[in-house]
Amino acid sequence: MLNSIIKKPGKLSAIALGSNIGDSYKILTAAIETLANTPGMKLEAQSSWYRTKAVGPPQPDYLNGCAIFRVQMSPDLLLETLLATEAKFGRVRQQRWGARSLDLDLLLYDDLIIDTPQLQIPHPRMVTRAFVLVPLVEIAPHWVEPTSGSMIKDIVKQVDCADVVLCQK
Ligand SMILES: Nc1ncnc2c1ncn2[C@@H]1O[C@H](COP(=O)(O)OP(=O)(O)OP(=O)(O)O)[C@@H](O)[C@H]1O
Ligand SMILES: Nc1nc2c(c(=O)[nH]1)N=C(CO)CN2
Repeated sequence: MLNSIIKKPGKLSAIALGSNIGDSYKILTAAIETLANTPGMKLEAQSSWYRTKAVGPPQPDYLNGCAIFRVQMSPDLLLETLLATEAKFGRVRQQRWGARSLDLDLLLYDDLIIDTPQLQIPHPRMVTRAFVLVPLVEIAPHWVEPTSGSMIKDIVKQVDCADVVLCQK
């Protein structure tokens, strides 16, 4: 009873994960574990994994998913943590939207809107990306994307999800 009244500390943040180089399943599951073991981050929910056609230059299909963390760190520090985790898993920045071993995008942070050169929240391309919205709607259908005021379950209806296929493990 008391537990449900006391507000849990921290803010909820949604993270998108993707990989199309190496053993993507292994990389993505290890990345989630790394983030979940980071001080100030607690894993609250994790989507299924989806095989998706690459958006951008020609490259192999991706494995994509999303996770929700309760975070006790600023958005800037969370971005730093994500970039450091990408580097730990061998991410090399070459071509824009090119193939990568691990991509971690900060999609949503509570109901914040941030628009600086280093960090935009909500992630500006999330609302057009089926490879983000399909996993995200599984775990956060009622989360309101604050720039549009629409729920994820309604935004996903506006994109073509044909190239996003649920993976059976
Ligand atoms: N919400 C965000 N999540 C992740 N990175 C962001 C965000 N907003 C701004 N950035 C900045 O974008 C930079 C480039 O990110 P990255 O190389 O992963 O882009 P990308 O994955 O190729 O393309 P896209 O941004 O379209 O997903 C990062 O170094 C970071 O500073
Ligand atoms: N299917 C798919 N395509 C992409 C992805 C991704 O994660 N999945 N990430 C990109 C850059 O963030 C560019 N294109």
